[in-house]
Amino acid sequence: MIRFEDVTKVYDTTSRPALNGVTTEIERGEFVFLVGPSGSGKSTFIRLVQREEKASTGTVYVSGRDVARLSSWRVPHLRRDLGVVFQDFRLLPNKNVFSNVAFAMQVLGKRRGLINQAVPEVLETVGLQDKARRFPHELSGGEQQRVAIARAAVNKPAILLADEPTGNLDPDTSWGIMEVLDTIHQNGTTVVMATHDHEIVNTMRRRVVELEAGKILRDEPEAGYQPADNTAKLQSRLRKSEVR
Ligand SMILES: Nc1ncnc2c1ncn2[C@@H]1O[C@H](COP(=O)(O)OP(=O)(O)OP(=O)(O)O)[C@@H](O)[C@H]1O
Repeated sequence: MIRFEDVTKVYDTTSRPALNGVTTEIERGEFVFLVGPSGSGKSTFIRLVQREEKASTGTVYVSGRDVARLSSWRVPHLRRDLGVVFQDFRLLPNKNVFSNVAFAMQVLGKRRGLINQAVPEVLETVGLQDKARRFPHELSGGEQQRVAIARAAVNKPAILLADEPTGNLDPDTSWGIMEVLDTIHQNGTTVVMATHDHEIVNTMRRRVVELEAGKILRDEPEAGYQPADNTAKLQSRLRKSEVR
């Protein structure tokens, strides 16, 4: 479904590569957590799958196609296979919930009858069937993220990419979002989620691909994640400076 063959991405020749010789494969129907410290390359991985960016060297295949070799008129075809969710929701502020989701179908030229059927269905999947007429500013952060997931899922993409989808949400709300992603996964969508949230990773126990400085440090099935504890390091440093 997604294959990286010795992929390196250099944004800026004066700094180290964002991804450095990454080889991995994600099969249809998997749920994969992409973890690692800030700057380790998680968002870059996702951008390369979407062809938001191109690899500097190596090859990225999505649904069997080398994405770098797609002609520009074929990129929209690739993106139809992908739903994407971000940390900051990215909803259209002057459209209500229904219209935000419907918009994703309208841009693909879907018929109104189909839209009127599919949008309520997906809003039910994310638990927002009663809020179709609300505007984004009338929703909580968790509800806004549910709308963003509904929008990403309404065209039934083969792959859902989620870049820190719970990054702006409190723990309870985050669990609600994970339930929705889990349902979408169980309906057959391959899910790749970049996250810092070790509680979610440790509880869900899915495949974990851990990046560090652009390289794969670890790739394990049904795994957990123990990030380097920067809080503890910071506290210890502060205590030492108090003693002095
Ligand atoms: N558009 C860009 N131009 C230049 N450098 C970039 C760009 N995007 C990312 N980088 C650099 O590439 C490296 C990897 O960044 P990336 O955003 O992929 O990491 P990340 O793991 O997603 O981080 P975070 O968890 O903070 O979102 C970092 O050193 C970053 O500064």
